[in-house]
Amino acid sequence: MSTTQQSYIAVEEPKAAARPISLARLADYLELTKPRISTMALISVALGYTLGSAHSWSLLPLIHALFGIGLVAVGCNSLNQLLEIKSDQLMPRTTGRPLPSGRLSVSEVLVFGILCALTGIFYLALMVNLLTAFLSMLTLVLYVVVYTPLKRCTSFCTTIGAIPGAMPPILGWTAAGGNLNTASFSIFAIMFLWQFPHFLAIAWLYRHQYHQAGLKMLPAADPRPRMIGWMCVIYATLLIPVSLLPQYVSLAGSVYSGVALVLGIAYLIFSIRFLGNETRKTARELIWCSLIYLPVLLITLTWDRLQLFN
Ligand code: HEM
Ligand SMILES: CC(C)=CCC/C(C)=C/CC/C(C)=C/COP(=O)(O)OP(=O)(O)O
Repeated sequence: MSTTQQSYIAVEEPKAAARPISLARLADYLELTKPRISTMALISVALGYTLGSAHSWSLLPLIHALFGIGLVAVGCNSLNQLLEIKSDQLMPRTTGRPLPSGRLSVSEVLVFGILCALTGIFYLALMVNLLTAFLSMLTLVLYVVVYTPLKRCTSFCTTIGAIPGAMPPILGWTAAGGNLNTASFSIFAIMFLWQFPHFLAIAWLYRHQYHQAGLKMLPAADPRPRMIGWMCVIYATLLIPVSLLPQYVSLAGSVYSGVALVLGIAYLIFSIRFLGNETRKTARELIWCSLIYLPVLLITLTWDRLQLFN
């Protein structure tokens, strides 16, 4: 029996429901939530909420929104990992996750994921508003039902994945009572475009693992030199004018635009460095730049928005 066959069987084996609750088990559930991406998503929700409410900001509705959206996000990540046990098992980056390593069973994650997602959607419908509940459900469907299976078929999956990825600040915005208008669209557009250099650099870094696992995150298994670099440069360039839209739609002022311009130029420089020399080092630096860009941009946008009301 091959190692791969043996490890597939390991997924079915544990009678996890019979295991006592322990710190290690709680840690497995925490890992299932993809805590770092989820934290960034919830920070984006909170900032989107503040942008959408401005002078009528209050804490309790924000806590309700974070709780409900957080549950849906946990449901998204659990069900995503449930659909990817086999490919996660084949990649060193993900093989240690609770499902492929057999620390959590399929049935318990299925129940946990569905329960979290449904509770989150109903909670949002009851305690926040119907629009936020509906958009959270749409985010779940796009991420779990469309993006996740599409990863095995076409690299276009990433463009689809960038739609749920751009939803967190919009969910915060609608939770605060904001309408889906040009202002909210400008935030969606920024977050949508930001993701391309972010995941392209990641997909390039792990291209051999993705290929081995049968996931088509890049247009080619072994992309032509500079192809991914050019894609990063094009998206980072497009992001610069789009990141200036918030001032154009009166969501923010010139301080925001100045910071957005500096961040955008930095993101472009890191993309150009990656294009000029496609190495693990330049890819990692571009990923780091993406992870600094987003929170700094959203925090500045929120701060500047609040200044307009003071
Ligand atoms: C199509 C969209 C996206 C894809 C394919 C993607 C993919 C990934 C992958 C595979 C990693 C792990 C990198 C590693 O193991 O070295 C990662 C890291 C990260 N991503 Fe994304 N991501 C996307 C969108 C987002 C969004 C929307 C957010 C925030 C709201 C985000 C936040 C993060 C953070 C904070 C990390 C670093 C922490 C970690 O490695 O877990 N990503 N991303
Ligand atoms: C309701 C709500 C706020 C939901 C969360 C939305 C969100 C932040 C989605 C992330 C987007 C995305 C495509 C991540 C990569 O997943 P992947 O499966 O490619 O990553 P992996 O390879 O690490 O599993």
